[in-house]
Amino acid sequence: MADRELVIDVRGLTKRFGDKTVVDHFDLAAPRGLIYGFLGPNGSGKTTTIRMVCGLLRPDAGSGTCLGYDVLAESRKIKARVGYMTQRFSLYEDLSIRENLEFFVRLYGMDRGRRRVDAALAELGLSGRAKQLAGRLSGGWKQRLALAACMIHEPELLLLDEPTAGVDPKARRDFWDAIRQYAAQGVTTLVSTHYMDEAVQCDRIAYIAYGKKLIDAPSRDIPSQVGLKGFKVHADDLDEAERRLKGAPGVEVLARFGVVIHVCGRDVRALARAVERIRGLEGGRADRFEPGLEEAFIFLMSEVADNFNGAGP
Ligand SMILES: Nc1ncnc2c1ncn2[C@@H]1O[C@H](COP(=O)(O)OP(=O)(O)OP(=O)(O)O)[C@@H](O)[C@H]1O
Repeated sequence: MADRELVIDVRGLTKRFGDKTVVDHFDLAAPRGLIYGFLGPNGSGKTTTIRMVCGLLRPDAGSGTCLGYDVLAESRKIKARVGYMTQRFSLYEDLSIRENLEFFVRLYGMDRGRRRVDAALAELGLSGRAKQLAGRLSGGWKQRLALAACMIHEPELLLLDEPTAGVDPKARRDFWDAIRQYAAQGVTTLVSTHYMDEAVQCDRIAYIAYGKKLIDAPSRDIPSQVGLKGFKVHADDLDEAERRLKGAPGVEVLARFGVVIHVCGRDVRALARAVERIRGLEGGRADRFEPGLEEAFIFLMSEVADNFNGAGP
């Protein structure tokens, strides 16, 4: 991949707050149009990393470029060219849909603002409701409008920090359809998330704990990187099967998917011994299977407790 295709290309990004190193020599390379997911426990440094990449926070060490600009010397230029949506991002509820978009047009000092607002309204399918107060929109629509507002200046890079926290799954799907459309147009997206249904939307995933990247791979390779083995367990009394398997040595993931329990772990022998515990149960059966991204996600998100609130690594 030629360097000029990299929208983000940073090395060794480090940030300290007091005596805590919250981001520790972080490298990141993102080609155009990629959707890059950041997973990790609370406090692992995801937000701090995103803020350094987009020029909102100065790193203590490290170097590189974002959108072709130097992350240290040209942070203003970067800031003006990214869309940034945080969990706390909010619209003006007592302004209309149109007024909210106009506000962002002015914020970014854009020419041809009216045309951009009209285009955004048409894209959203909200042209007929432009005068409606933003506060009267449903949660999902508010989210879509907020995204359109972040994208009004047509940035090439979109940074999403837990963008759909507290939004229902249907609204999350609609939101992600929009992200996919932007990606198809060449917008690169960096997203930190705690949700499995968001993680599966990402092309590539970085798993971060204690400010360090522990895994960084295309989403399809994450399960093999984690190295989980799995059994699908069936039984007439699934509750009893779950009780027997829960906490058994070797069981690192236990998740019910409808009428089956997926039990996974990295030590296949220990796992096979654990699965023996369902022997004798009516309808009891255990079949080997290859765990996918969903099981890997559950494993990763349960592995480390909140960072920096507990004892540390
Ligand atoms: N301005 C600051 N001053 C001091 N400490 C900070 C500051 N910003 C972040 N931190 C600390 O740095 C650590 C990493 O925080 P960060 O918000 O980057 O993590 P995160 O992975 O995004 O967490 P979450 O998933 O909860 O959003 C935390 O311990 C946090 O308390």
